[in-house]
Amino acid sequence: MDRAVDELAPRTPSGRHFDQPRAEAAIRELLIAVGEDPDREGLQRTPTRVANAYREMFAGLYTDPSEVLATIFDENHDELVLVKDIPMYSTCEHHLVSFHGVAHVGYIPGEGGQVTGLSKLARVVDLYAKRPQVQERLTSQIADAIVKRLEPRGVIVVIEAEHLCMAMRGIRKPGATTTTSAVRGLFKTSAVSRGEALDLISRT
Ligand SMILES: Nc1nc2c(ncn2[C@@H]2O[C@H](COP(=O)(O)OP(=O)(O)OP(=O)(O)O)[C@@H](O)[C@H]2O)c(=O)[nH]1
Ligand SMILES: [Zn+2]
Repeated sequence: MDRAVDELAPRTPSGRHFDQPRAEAAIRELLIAVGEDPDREGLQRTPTRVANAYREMFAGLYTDPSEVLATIFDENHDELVLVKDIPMYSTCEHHLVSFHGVAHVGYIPGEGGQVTGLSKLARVVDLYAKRPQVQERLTSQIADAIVKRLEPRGVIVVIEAEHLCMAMRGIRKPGATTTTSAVRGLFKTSAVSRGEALDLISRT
């Protein structure tokens, strides 16, 4: 397929698109590079399957965060809203293997008491997780997107994840988990608010 006319390919907000033929050719090359025969029966469709998988794993490159946080309504709620244990799968940008775990996302609505749909918080997690990532940046991007769109009094994001690049290769420490947090607004300035949120997050 001519790349220039692949109008249906998903695009980043900046206009770049997922190049399926190029991804398939690269996977075929990789199979050759590791000493495999890409034409043997079991591998014939593998470049297509893997390209499709990457298209899905990096789908967040092609979505505008403001679209995801589009649903906002006035609830006049000025207390904490916290969604815990959101399952999260991302891809380590150093090794292109998974890091996965849970995300906890909380915010205190701003002056106008504006809230967003609860599912939208999980959608923001997905949007930034489905990119080549490092955990620290993923955590900050989720917090900053919520600040930008909802103008809340505070945002707290905590992610706990296991990195397969540390488990299945390299240092080989399966079970080691990494916790990152990003706090904005009230959660940064008030130790009490931050402590309350962290207490709720750590409760099982
Ligand atoms: N800070 C941070 N580091 C990460 C993340 N994901 C992977 N890493 C680390 O990125 C580092 C890359 O180190 P390099 O020395 O360039 O690569 P490497 O030789 O494959 O490193 P090893 O994993 O130690 O074998 C490793 O220490 C990984 O553990 C992440 O989300 N955040
Ligand atoms: Zn890694």
